[in-house]
Parts: sequence; structure tokens; C-alpha cells
Amino acid sequence: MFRIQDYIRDIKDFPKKDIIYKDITPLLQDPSATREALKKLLELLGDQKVHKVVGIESRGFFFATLLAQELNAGFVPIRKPGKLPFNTFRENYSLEYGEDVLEIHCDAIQEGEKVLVHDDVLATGGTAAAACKLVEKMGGEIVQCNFLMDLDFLKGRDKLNPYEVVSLVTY
Ligand SMILES: O=P(O)(O)OC[C@H]1O[C@H](OP(=O)(O)OP(=O)(O)O)[C@H](O)[C@@H]1O
Ligand SMILES: Nc1ncnc2[nH]cnc12
Repeated sequence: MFRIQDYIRDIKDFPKKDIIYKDITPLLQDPSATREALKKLLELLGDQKVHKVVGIESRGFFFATLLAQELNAGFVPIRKPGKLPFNTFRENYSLEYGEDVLEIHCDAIQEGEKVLVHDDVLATGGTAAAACKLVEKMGGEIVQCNFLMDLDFLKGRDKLNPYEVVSLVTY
């Protein structure tokens, strides 16, 4: 039986002391495990219509592009500041080990589009909440926020209260 946790390894004190970093590169290296994880994310979405899949830099990009292909939806990157070449909207946020800004292209989402937000890890929820704010500012409707894993002790779900939140494994 497929267990995603068998493909996620803990790296102690990365990128800072006292952080146990959840590394998904073992999952990405294994095509059948990647397929299984993708299948499970799609099962959790069900038959909800999606126009755009938003992936959050950088680890959110991997599965967001796969999800977009499977759903016949567009892929939209949300990136760290200064990386997107066209006009952007931006949002400040804080995360488990620092502060940052996220940006999205101003023409990436149209009013009324249904949007799936994907990232690899839900930790404090600051990143995903900022991504959702950007989407909603543009008139997008969040269908679901999905994650490979969530770190329950950091209470990220509390920041995503209005949305449906799913993940493949909870730590
Ligand atoms: O729920 P939060 O506390 O906001 O944290 C979760 C975010 O932290 C990680 O990204 P990171 O900023 O480390 O960037 P990376 O994906 O480029 O490694 C992870 O991929 C999520 O995007
Ligand atoms: N512990 C963690 N491991 C991997 N990504 C993260 N993003 C925020 N916290 C994280």
C-alpha cells in the first residue's frame, strides 16, 4: 500500500536550528510514488470544476503543474518577489522560519474563475493564506487548498478557515 510518509524524509536543523525540515525529494525521485500522490490529491478534490491551479514557489510548483494537466486547467505560479517578469499583485506574509512576500501576475486569474491552491507543506499557514488573498483580490474563487502534508502542531488550518483544506498526511 502507498504511504506518502515513506517518501518524505526529516532533515534536522534545516534551514535553521530546531526546524525539522520535511524533504519531498525522495517522493519526486520515484515516478510511481509521484503518480500515487497525484492520484490521491485528485481523489480528495473529487469532481469539482477547476479553471486554474495555483502553485506556490518553489516546492508547490511540482505537483501544481501535474494537477493542472490532469484537470485540464491552467497553471499559475505564485512567486517570491522580483521573480515574475510582468505586472504583479503582492502580499506580505510570515512563515515558520522567516518573513517574505508573494507575487502573482496581474492577468493570471479572471473574475469568477475557480481556483485550486496547491503547496507541498502547510505549516503556519501564512504562505497559503497570502496566496488565497491574492487569488481572491483578483476575483478568483478558492475551490480547495491541497497539500502533500500538514504540520498540525503549527495550526496552519486556522489561517485557512474559510476554505476546504486537505492533505495526504498530517504530522
Ligand atoms: O505554512 P507556512 O508556515 O507559511 O510554510 C509553508 C511554506 O514553507 C515552505 O516554503 P519555503 O518558503 O521554505 O520555500 P521553498 O518552497 O522555495 O523551499 C513550503 O514549501 C511552503 O510554501
Ligand atoms: N518543517 C518544514 N519542512 C518543510 N517545509 C516547511 N515549510 C515550513 N515549515 C517546513
